[in-house]
Amino acid sequence: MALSGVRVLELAGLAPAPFCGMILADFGAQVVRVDRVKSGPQMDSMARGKRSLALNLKSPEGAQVLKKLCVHSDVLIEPFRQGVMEKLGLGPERLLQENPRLIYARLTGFGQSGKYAQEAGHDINYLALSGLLSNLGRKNENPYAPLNLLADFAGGGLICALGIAMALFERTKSKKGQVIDASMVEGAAYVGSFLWKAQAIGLWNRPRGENLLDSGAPFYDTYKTSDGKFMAVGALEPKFYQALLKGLDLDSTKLPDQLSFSDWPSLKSIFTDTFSKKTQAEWCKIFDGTDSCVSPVLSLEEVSLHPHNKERRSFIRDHEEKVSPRPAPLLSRTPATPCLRRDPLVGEHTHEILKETGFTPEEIAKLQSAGIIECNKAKANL
Ligand SMILES: C[C@H](CCC[C@H](C)C(=O)SCCNC(=O)CCNC(=O)[C@H](O)C(C)(C)COP(=O)(O)OP(=O)(O)OC[C@H]1O[C@@H](n2cnc3c(N)ncnc32)[C@H](O)[C@@H]1OP(=O)(O)O)[C@H]1CC[C@H]2[C@@H]3[C@H](O)C[C@@H]4C[C@H](O)CC[C@]4(C)[C@H]3C[C@H](O)[C@]12C
Repeated sequence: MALSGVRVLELAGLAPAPFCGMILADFGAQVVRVDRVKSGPQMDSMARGKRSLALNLKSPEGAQVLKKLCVHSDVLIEPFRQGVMEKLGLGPERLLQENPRLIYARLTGFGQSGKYAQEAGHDINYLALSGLLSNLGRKNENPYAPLNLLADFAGGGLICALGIAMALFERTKSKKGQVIDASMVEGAAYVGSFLWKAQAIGLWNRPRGENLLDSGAPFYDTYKTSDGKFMAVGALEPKFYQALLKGLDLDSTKLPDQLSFSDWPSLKSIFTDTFSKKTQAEWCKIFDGTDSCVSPVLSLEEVSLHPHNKERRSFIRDHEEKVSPRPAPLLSRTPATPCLRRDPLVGEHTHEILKETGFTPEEIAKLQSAGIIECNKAKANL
């Protein structure tokens, strides 16, 4: 796999860092999640392919253990508020001194500097500060965050993984590590570059929910079908728009012009009424195989059964029969091979990881009896 041989330490966090670690693990990196001791059941739902080591970083001995682990690692992902790692004596200066090849990835909401660097926050706060949130939502409604996908995952975990991949590539030439300051405000804004760059062509100059791609246009929206499901319409270009009208059995000569903004609300009513007359399956039959840019809005349960997704094996099923997306993108020679085994228990691999790092059995036993590490084993399924 593309990242095999890369050793990653991921300090357990909420959502963005686990996703970042999972991407790296999917593409072959050996990822160790460093959990807290006595933390109870782990809530990390993106632990695929990782091992877990439970370590108390607040004890000086625990911090020493992390330092040693970092000497044997290529990447450290830390998801804490700015200053937390420095307080533990584990700031980048210290760790890079001991391992100059270390890539120290700091994944935070507001970044390592600035007025808000030490403030708590979540996806919606970062999205608000990025400028993107003000553009998201329907006409006359409050701005609306699309789950926590944009800041936490796209602008956070994914951008951080990209930064790590770039730093790993650069390191092949310089032989040096570096510090990555991945702010989710900036990551989300960067993902949204199009909003800034496309302002000049007038894509966003109307109020929220009245533009081409923000549910303002009747030919770029979702419509309810007679069975309570939905169809997604993205018929932007005139030729695709004509195919849409054909599928809907609407006569274009009797309708206002596609780009007549003032007629969009009435055109939307016509489309709403038309879509409500057939079931989703009936509309699929009409639109499948056409260039109308109309698709069924599928539920998480339905996606893996859709013929297109099935054909491409876009979703995987793990050994516990749980379905999730196959890692993307697909690399032709070295594709990701996601782990299908169950997620690790907190501290399940503490012993083996410390052994690999050069700790003696006596040292491990001492750390364990002092409560600095925790070693948990899976109960046998008898
Ligand atoms: C699924 C939900 C998650 C949703 C994601 C949400 C929408 C997000 O946006 S995630 C993005 C959050 N932001 C960031 O990650 C940015 C960077 N980080 C931060 O800004 C902060 O970390 C913070 C604001 C996120 C949290 O601040 P906090 O004060 O808690 O922590 P820090 O200041 O960073 O300091 C960390 C301290 O911890 C110490 N530490 C760390 N590691 C160790 C270690 N190994 N050993 C010892 N000590 C360690 C470190 O030293 C620091 O100590 P100090 O403070 O003393 O310096 C889920 C969100 C909430 C969940 C629910 C909730 O938990 C209640 C239930 C619990 C139950 O078990 C399960 C059901 C729940 C309902 C649960 C369900 C879900 O999991 C959630 C809803």
